[in-house]
Amino acid sequence: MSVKLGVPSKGRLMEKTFDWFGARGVTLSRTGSDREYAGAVAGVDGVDLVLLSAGEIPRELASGRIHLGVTGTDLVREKLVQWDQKVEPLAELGFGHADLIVAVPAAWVDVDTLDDLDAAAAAFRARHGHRLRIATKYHRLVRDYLRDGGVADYRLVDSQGATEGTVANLTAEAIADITSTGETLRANHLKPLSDPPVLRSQATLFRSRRAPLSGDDRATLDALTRLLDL
Ligand SMILES: Nc1ncnc2c1ncn2[C@@H]1O[C@H](COP(=O)(O)OP(=O)(O)OP(=O)(O)O)[C@@H](O)[C@H]1O
Ligand SMILES: O=P(O)(O)OC[C@H]1O[C@H](OP(=O)(O)OP(=O)(O)O)[C@H](O)[C@@H]1O
Repeated sequence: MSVKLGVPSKGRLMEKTFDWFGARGVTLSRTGSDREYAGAVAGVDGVDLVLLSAGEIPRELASGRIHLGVTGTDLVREKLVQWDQKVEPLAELGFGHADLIVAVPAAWVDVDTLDDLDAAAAAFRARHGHRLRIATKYHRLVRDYLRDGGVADYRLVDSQGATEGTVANLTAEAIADITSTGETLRANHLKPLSDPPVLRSQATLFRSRRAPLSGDDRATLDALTRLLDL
């Protein structure tokens, strides 16, 4: 057996995760060709690197197929019901900072808060005969947030990417998505509500509470957590 460490397979999260482990004496690397999703770990014995989509890491942790995994807190909270019973956060990694926010067209000068959005949603329904549409891939988190914020008259529409474009494309009136610099929102003539965000996210190292551990694996995990200063 070995301890399986799941890491995002591409993009900024992968590079910064490699840097974070490297700075602590654990060298992660991709092996094989540029396009091959294979990796290696040096600096500690008994750990296998598993390169995965950031969005799949929560499920792999919850099923116990990987012991450790790096992904955004947003993805863990969205994808895992009762996430804290399935995974344990071991360390916030200090990158991948992003806020999950609700945004409306910048031209909606009367809408600044959730209360305003609720009023606008009721007016929208009265006027158009159907509910205001909010595009997102974060269905669970956004539904809970809007319920707690007292917004009722809306409908979520699924958008798995380029969500800020849905308003101009007339498939939604508002959106809920991740933002960091705010540039994508501005470029698409959207503004976030002024209320606190749905969630503040960053890249985090999680431990599975479900993955079976042999005696050797337990020793490996202890050695790794000592090395990483966790
Ligand atoms: N602009 C951003 N700045 C910082 N972090 C971001 C930004 N956009 C997304 N993230 C974070 O990166 C993580 C991965 O995002 P996302 O689900 O979009 O993955 P992806 O790069 O599309 O990969 P995959 O489709 O393979 O899962 C999420 O936790 C998210 O919060
Ligand atoms: O506030 P900003 O710095 O502009 O960043 C926000 C954008 O970054 C992410 O998209 P990503 O590039 O991951 O592409 P996606 O549309 O496929 O999610 C996110 O979904 C936003 O669209």
